[in-house]
Amino acid sequence: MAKVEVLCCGQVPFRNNPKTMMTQPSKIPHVLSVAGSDSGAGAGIQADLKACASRHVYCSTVITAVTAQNTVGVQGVHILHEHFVAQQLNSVLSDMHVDVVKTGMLPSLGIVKVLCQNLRKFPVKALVVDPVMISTSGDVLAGSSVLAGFREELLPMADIVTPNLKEASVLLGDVPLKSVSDMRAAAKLIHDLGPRNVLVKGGDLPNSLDAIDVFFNGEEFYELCSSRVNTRNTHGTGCTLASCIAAELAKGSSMLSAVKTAKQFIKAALDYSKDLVIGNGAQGPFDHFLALKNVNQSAYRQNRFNPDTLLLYAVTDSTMNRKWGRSIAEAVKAAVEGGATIVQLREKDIETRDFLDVAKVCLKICRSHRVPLLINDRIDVTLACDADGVHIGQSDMPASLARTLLGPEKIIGVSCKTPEQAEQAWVDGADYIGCGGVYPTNTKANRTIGLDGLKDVCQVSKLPVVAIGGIGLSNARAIMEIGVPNLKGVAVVSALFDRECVLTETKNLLAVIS
Ligand SMILES: Cc1ncc(COP(=O)(O)OP(=O)(O)O)c(N)n1
Ligand SMILES: Cc1nc(C(=O)O)sc1CCOP(=O)(O)O
Ligand SMILES: [Mg+2]
Repeated sequence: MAKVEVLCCGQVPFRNNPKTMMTQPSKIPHVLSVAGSDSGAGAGIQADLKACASRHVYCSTVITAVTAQNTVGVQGVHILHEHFVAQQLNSVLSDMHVDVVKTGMLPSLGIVKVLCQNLRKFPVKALVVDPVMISTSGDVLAGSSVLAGFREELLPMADIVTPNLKEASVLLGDVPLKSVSDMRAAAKLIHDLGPRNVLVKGGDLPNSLDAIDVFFNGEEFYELCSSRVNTRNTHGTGCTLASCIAAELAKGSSMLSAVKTAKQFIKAALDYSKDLVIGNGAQGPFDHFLALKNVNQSAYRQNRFNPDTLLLYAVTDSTMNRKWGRSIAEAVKAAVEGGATIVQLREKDIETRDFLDVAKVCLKICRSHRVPLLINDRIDVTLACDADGVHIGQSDMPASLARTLLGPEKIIGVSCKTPEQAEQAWVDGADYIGCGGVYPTNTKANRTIGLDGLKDVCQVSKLPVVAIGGIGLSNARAIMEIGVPNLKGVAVVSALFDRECVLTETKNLLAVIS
């Protein structure tokens, strides 16, 4: 008899009756991986199990082949008979509630066919196809007959297919793919084969500092960039990425969101494992379980930036402060003492060295009030003084590049006037958007978008929004009440700094928006 040490909710379990000893039934998202076994456990079924476990998703497995492989290469492949693959599929799908099926190595046409039959018989929420054809060591894992099965049966059923450059080339009849524009063309042609979404992975693109993947959903292209991690431990990245996408879809994410999260997870895992030494070959495995080791990952960055800090966003202007006879540091001190919840140093006419000195002083003031300090436009100053982040506009450095340069920890804000710009800011890894100009202002020559433009952007933005432009005591409350939950605050320049007493103006403005 099982020993029960903790009783939940005061319930006394009935002895020897396992049903009454259970707590509330709970459901865990479930991915079924249909793939080959990798004895070295870097890729294949083993990588899929680790990726799903690391993303807190249950993973069942249907094994299509057993490979003898290690960090040197693939020494042997034993393909399972399609009838036995069908039996495994039936065992899992007829009994368990599977949310998402993810496929890896499908080494025979018969296996592709039984898989498609079972997917028709047991429909799932999504099908993620990683078209494994060539191993990272260059060994061929699926012959040309399988290709026909992919093209004719499997891809038309797929919600997403994730080829690398070699696989995309093979799927399209060996077309050469050498640039991001080739990848876009390939994504479109593969989309024509039937999958709802395509992710062409550019990790092997020559002469590229970044890992650029092209995502195409049939309407729009997205270039997803992350800085390349310098490591030998990349074996299994394709399997892990596809499993991670499947895991996020099983949890209920949208497709683009799942892809983005998966890419961040891979980057964090590669960074974390870059010096790991397993095996003597050219390509080692990486460690999926960074989450267990309390590692600060970009995929788990939610504690780093609190969107509520956008409530009263003070943006400095040296002309105004000079006019009223105060230094930038005095202005910032008054603003944070008055209740500003975040500060941006927007100093357009200052020498770099002076900017750096002022930023260091302001940083001390802001840190003592636990208020984040961002720098306008200047990534170099942000890094040099270790400010909390940067705010950039549409004509400044692209946000994806800013993220690469600043790393996962810094806050990045991007100015956006349109829903498309807001979507791109999110793809690029920004943390919030500044949306405006809402009303006309003398502070910056700018096109206004009005309250309706602000609402349009807020409604599509997946990032928190701060409104900017012509905002002050008379209209701030109305802006905060437009009724969109992701509008988190107002950013103001002249209403605080083109006034005699910054402290009083900040307190008054805070009172009307709180
Ligand atoms: C919070 C916030 N939103 C928008 C802007 C404007 O940034 P940008 O478009 O780069 O223009 P400049 O400020 O550089 O003139 C901002 N600074 N802050
Ligand atoms: C810096 C800035 N950016 C804007 C944008 O529309 O992106 S409007 C603006 C100036 C806002 O100043 P004030 O609060 O004095 O109107
Ligand atoms: Mg700018």
